[in-house]
Amino acid sequence: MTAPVIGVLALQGDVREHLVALAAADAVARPVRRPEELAEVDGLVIPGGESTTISKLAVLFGLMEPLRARVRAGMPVYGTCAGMIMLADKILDPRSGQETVGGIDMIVRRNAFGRQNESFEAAVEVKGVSGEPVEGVFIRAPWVESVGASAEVLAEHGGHIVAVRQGNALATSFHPELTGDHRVHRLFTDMVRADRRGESL
Ligand SMILES: NC(=O)CC[C@H](N)C(=O)O
Repeated sequence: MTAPVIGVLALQGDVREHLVALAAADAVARPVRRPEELAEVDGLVIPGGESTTISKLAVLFGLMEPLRARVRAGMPVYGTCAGMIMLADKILDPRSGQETVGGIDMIVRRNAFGRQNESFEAAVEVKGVSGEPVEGVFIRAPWVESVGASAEVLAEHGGHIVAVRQGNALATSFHPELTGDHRVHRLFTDMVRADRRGESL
């Protein structure tokens, strides 16, 4: 089977790092800015950045509804940090007018681990990633306050949920694209490959 085509939502945030990590995990990676580009990918990464900005730009570029439709239809999707916030069904403390794509039955708290200068790295055990713990880079990261019954917790740090999966949707508070360790991207590209083969989850 040919390599899966995986888009990176390229409205704002660390797009290039995800393109590199996806290519290293044997996917064909391309930026997505328009609904026509979204229609052509097998899966999508929503990068870190600023969730309020990504939300506003998604509405402005006419991408919010197409994104919701594809996620609802089961397209594999992976959100890091601000991307995790975009995949949450509910934000505890949204900015006024801030919308999400949704897809994971969870409530997130923005900037939960503190401000920019309180960013940190920590070893995180992630279910589904074998070997050494992942080096988690947390940058003004959200945490997950609570998950619904259909969402599976994949990782915790300091007693807080930092990685979640629900069906074909994956989200992490931290940024694996910044570490050169591509195992979390491999987990996601494997989800996309399984989806293309029509395997049920
Ligand atoms: N590194 C990040 O993606 C930060 C997320 C940011 N605090 C937000 O609310 O969107």
